[in-house]
Amino acid sequence: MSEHILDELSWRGLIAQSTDLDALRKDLDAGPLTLYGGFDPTADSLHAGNLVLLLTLARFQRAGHRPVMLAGGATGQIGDPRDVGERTLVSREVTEQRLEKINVQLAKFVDFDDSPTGAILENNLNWFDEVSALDFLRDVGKHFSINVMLARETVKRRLAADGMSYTEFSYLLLQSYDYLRLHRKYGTKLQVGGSDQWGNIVGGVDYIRKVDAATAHALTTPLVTDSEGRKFGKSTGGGNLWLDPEMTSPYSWFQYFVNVSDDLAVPYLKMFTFLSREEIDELAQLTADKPHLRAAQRKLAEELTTLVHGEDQTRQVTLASQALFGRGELGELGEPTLEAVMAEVPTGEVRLSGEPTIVDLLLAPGLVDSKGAARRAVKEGGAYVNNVKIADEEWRPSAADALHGKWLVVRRGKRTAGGVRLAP
Ligand SMILES: N[C@@H](Cc1ccc(O)cc1)C(=O)O
Repeated sequence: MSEHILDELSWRGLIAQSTDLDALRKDLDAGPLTLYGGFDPTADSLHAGNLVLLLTLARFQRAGHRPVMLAGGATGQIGDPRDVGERTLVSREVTEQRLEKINVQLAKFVDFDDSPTGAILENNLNWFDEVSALDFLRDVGKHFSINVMLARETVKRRLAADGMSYTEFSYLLLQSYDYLRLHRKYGTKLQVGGSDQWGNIVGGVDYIRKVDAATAHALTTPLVTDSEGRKFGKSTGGGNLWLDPEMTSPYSWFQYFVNVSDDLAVPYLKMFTFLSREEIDELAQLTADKPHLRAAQRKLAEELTTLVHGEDQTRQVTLASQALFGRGELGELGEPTLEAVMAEVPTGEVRLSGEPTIVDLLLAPGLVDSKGAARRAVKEGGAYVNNVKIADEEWRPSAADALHGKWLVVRRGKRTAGGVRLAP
């Protein structure tokens, strides 16, 4: 028999807070249980930070339960309060446009079949468009205590800083009402979300108990951070890693995961892949014995790229990344792939007529910050052009070196690669 979903989530490090787990286990065992997770359209695309929830919902489905993917057509127009800063209101049209794109992404992670575990796509506009302000204040508002709401961390922080509008203050009620509506419509008994959602989720649990005298559960996943303690899934520049390939290229996506530190590779494999315990244990052992192989990182990057962008893209980006870092043939990269890769790494230009040397090539894309540093890199054996080590400071490229008549791939050390356009 396969492992219980709650035990699986626990060894994967995916449980932060919960209401009574034994009670939830009983309801799951009587399953299929309907659960939900909500996604607000705060941008044109979901991002890596949404992966934990997306995958957790998918894990429940694989374990024989029914996930409801709730798109926040209404809540997205209000905005879940952040720790700092009131959000700017977004028009209804923009929210709708965003939702169209996000719905497609949500649908990728779960199966929509007619079985009792087939996923459901919902939108909370379906009820918020109907309920009047008066009814809302009477039927929902009356069950929420301002005293309790004021004691919430985010609210306290905002009150101490820039304050908060009534609009954002009401968000808790909206999400709580969603849970009630989904409970009534589909018998939804569990809401999952990130640990920052705990208050919003138990708000719904309490509300359902008060008005329907029924038990519903709450489960949160931990906030995932990277090695610098930043929220997981932020690029080095601090921007989000988007699921949309037009916004974050599959190459950058892959590169982010292939570069995670050794101590995070295995925890990430547990949280972000469907690999079994045995497969992950094996990779953990390999990482402990031979960290330089970066086997865990590579598997992580491959799995996540395939999950989000498909196998074909994974093949292309692995090829490109291997070629760029000297473990494959650069000559085998087609022009489109090479161009796509060059769009993702630092690049610069040199003119052949200026008789550039390796020092200029390292400087042009900013792989070093000075001529001195460039010379040092050459001396230390850390300078490469098209994967060939260059040991002579006076080495000069020729037109024939340019890949597809245009690019030199320049690398400093093992990890820093860039491109130099060779102009006449
Ligand atoms: N508040 C959630 C999104 C959400 C919206 C509506 C819900 O009913 C549930 C969750 C977030 O900010 O991530």
